[in-house]
Amino acid sequence: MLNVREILKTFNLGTINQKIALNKLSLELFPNDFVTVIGSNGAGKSTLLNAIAGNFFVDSGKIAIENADITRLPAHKRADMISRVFQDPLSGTAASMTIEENLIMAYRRGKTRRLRPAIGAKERDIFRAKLEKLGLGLENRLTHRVSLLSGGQRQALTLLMATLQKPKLLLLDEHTAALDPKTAEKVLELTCNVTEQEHLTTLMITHNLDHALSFGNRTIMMHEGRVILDIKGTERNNMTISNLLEMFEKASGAHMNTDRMILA
Ligand SMILES: Nc1ncnc2c1ncn2[C@@H]1O[C@H](COP(=O)(O)OP(=O)(O)OP(=O)(O)O)[C@@H](O)[C@H]1O
Repeated sequence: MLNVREILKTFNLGTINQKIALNKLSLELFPNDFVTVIGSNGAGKSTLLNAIAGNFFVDSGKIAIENADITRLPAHKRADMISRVFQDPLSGTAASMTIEENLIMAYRRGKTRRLRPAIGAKERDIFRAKLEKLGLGLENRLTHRVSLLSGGQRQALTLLMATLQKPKLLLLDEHTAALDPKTAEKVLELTCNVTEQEHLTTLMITHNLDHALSFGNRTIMMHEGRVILDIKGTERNNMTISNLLEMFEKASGAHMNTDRMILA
């Protein structure tokens, strides 16, 4: 599905600040994979998602989705295939617009840019049905401005918008890290529901080791711009957080060093 082959990304090449952020990293995702991504500070997790989304071109290596080479495709041309949800609940929605105005933008994404008629009754029905599934009562607030919503409600709406036109790949960049624990759990539950219902292939960065093992079907660990562990199947099912930390230390020769890691 997603095939990342030996991608290299160096920032500030030839300067004192030169940094190899992705060091010939390879990763393959299969259809319906839900892969959690963990690693130390600066391991290259966000840079990997940026490279896949096309925020920059990699220096070398290859990225393909469903066998189509997207390595040199600009971000806006990857946007029909790849959806992304960021940490900041304010970043995925337009605050001054209503819930239905936000949804219609996502719904019509990638479709012709000709002047469009207003939102129709059929579209409203679709939005209401989708919002109802979130269980947050937003289906009765279609004409409310998004600025009135809480962080968790906004993040749930962002998730819905990101998956309204089924993407080939969903990238979640610590999308619950800015929420309080209870709301984070709710948004994670919604994430599981939507990825299962829509059969999405998903890559989720998290600093929560418990979430890294309990969500999805695979966990990859990154260190210094590479994937150093790929854990799945029975091995993953039986794994505890201390096993995970031990494996990391063995594979990397370093301690898992992150100020934001949540161990339980
Ligand atoms: N635009 C940039 N310019 C220069 N250096 C960058 C840039 N983006 C990332 N880096 C560097 O590349 C390395 C990888 O950064 P990245 O943000 O991908 O790490 P991360 O694993 O997501 O870390 P964290 O868990 O702390 O968010 C870091 O050393 C970072 O400082």
